[in-house]
Amino acid sequence: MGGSAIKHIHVAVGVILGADGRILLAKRPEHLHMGGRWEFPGGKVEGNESIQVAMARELKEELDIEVKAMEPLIEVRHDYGDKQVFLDTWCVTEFAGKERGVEGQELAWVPVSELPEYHFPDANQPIVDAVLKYANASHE
Ligand SMILES: Nc1nc2c([nH]c(=O)n2[C@H]2C[C@H](O)[C@@H](COP(=O)(O)OP(=O)(O)OP(=O)(O)O)O2)c(=O)[nH]1
Ligand SMILES: [Mg+2]
Repeated sequence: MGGSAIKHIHVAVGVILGADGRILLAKRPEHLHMGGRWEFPGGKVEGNESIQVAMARELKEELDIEVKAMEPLIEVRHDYGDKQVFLDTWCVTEFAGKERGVEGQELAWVPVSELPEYHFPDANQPIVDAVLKYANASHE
């Protein structure tokens, strides 16, 4: 179990890259944990699902898109006090379908340079940093 005494909730987190280099964000419904904040779409890995299967399922459920290719970006463990999360974060580099907020959530395609202006859950700072670094690296 990774040597950790704490049981983290395993979450598939998708940094979805658009054709123009923008990133797809979704607003978390107010009544949920970290409600009202912007997030990278995704959700809890169920049972013994692989991360690939969980990501594909979550992005189909939340956005009605099909993941075609993804690559690992960063693993973030965060303790919210009442809940501990393991954000297993991947860049979704190819998908099919037209995204829509299936659960009524607001969506936004955001240029990477504007990500720091968005209010994310507390655990997300390392993800935002990694996306900035990833975007810079791929433009070299
Ligand atoms: N998807 C996502 N979850 C995040 C991010 N940052 C962050 O702290 N989280 C946390 C919030 C939640 O505690 C957890 C994800 O759970 P969730 O509520 O979205 O799970 P889910 O989509 O499977 O939904 P549910 O039906 O099980 O409630 O991870 C993020 O950027 N994206
Ligand atoms: Mg979710």
